[in-house]
Amino acid sequence: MESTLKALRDGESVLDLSPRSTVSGGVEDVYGEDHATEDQLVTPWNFSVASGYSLLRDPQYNKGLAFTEKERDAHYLRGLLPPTITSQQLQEKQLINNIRQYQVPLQKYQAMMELQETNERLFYKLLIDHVEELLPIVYTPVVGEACQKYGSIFKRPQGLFISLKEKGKVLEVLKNWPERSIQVIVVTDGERILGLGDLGCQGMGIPVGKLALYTALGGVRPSACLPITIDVGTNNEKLLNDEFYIGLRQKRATGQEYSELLQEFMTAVKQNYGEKVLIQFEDFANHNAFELLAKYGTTHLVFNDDIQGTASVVLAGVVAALKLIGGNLADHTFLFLGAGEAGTGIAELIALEMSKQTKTPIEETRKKIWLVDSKGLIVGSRKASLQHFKQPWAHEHEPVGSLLEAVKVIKPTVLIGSSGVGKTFTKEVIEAVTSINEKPLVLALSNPTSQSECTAEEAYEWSEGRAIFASGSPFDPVEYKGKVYYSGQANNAYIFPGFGLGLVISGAIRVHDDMLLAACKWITNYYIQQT
Ligand SMILES: O=C([O-])CC(=O)C(=O)O
Ligand SMILES: [Mg+2]
Repeated sequence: MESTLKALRDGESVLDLSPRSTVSGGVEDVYGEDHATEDQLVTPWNFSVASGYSLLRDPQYNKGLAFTEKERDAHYLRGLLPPTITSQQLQEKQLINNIRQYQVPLQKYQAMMELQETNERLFYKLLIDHVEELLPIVYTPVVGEACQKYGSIFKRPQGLFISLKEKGKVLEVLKNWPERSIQVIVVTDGERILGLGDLGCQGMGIPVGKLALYTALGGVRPSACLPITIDVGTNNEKLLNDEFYIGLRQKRATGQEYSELLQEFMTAVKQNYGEKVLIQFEDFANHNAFELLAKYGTTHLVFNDDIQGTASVVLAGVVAALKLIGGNLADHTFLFLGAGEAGTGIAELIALEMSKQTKTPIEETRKKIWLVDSKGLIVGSRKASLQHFKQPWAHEHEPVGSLLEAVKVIKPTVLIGSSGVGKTFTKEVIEAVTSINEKPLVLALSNPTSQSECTAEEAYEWSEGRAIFASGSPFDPVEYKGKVYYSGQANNAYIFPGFGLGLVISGAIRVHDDMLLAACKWITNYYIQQT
């Protein structure tokens, strides 16, 4: 490694990082890891090894005060660092102390992002070692607030921005990214960021946060992960009028203009990275999410986290909860508030699993599942006016206008919130579902915390401690009448890093429902062990 570095330094002026210099042959970096060989290097943005001052500013290789004496000599760092040599452990201790001193969650987020951009290894070490404490910071719920304020806190780009301006040049844009061996892309168009709505280009925080989990929880190399935001405008007036907004200042492109950009993107990704690159669609609005998944599911390795990831996690949670509430899956009646990606995705996977378990056609098992949208219960008489993804759920029933009424007439044993709208599981709703069940299963899945259908505290109080409760965003334990209740978290974070890793290392080129069900079984076991 030493000699490779020296050769590079002597022969290639590797200090020049802008653009990164070309090297010939497969090379090791300062940590002895292999990098792309020349035939993989087709852009001017090739791999290089930084040394000296540039090394300290390269997040991928920087170790700060942890560089050893030998490394300081070998990499021209003498004098660029104070004399002390600290261990990574001590660096970690210093950082977590600093982060704990911030009272405002967004400041913690910013401190973590700054660390990711200065010392990537330390960032991941910290995240892995303090996962319960830091996940809610780099991921849901704080990442939601970060997206809302992304323009104001923006310092450096953390992923690729592909806007309508880049139409016709998407392949070139991909080649501008310095890494070539990409295994996972998380892409959003920012139209439905968590339950916060259209955040346009500022949705970038989501792919960045999701991919941080791919590394911290899934073990995928950071350099193999690529966050992408597709910017086709935003319909968020507040952002359009915000002087710090970082995206295109125009209303969202739709129809042909939208699909052409997406088509160009999907083609360019396959051309540039091959067919084994995983593309995770994230936080697209319903009307595009289903179409994109159906369209590209047969030609690309794609996975929609909001439809498929959430579905696997929730099915796993429901199956695990059967240990507490009793019965088989098919013995239960499900009522959803919210009939979008998450709601219909979960409903379909539950119906599929029920159908496999009972050897009954899925058309029959779907009848155990009811959905309420903004217009009330989805019933047969509404079928003609329903979007296609809601149609399988239009069962024969009298029209029902509200969730509360629906609880009373459908009498669900499981109540699931996936509407993106907070505070919709009111006291009356929780009391109604509790009056029907000894132990109602209540899942408030919408994110972030502000959009949760109810809090853990509300669920336990209003059900007098009888609800089995889990939520998309984390809640602290709740004390009710002298007993402490620990709620579960039903968030797709429990699946996508491992599921994605599985797809990538197995060399899969398509995602199938059976894979989701298999992943689901593992999470079920995990949940059961936790209870
Ligand atoms: O990001 C999360 O926490 C879960 C998710 O996919 C969403 O709410 O859209
Ligand atoms: Mg999502």
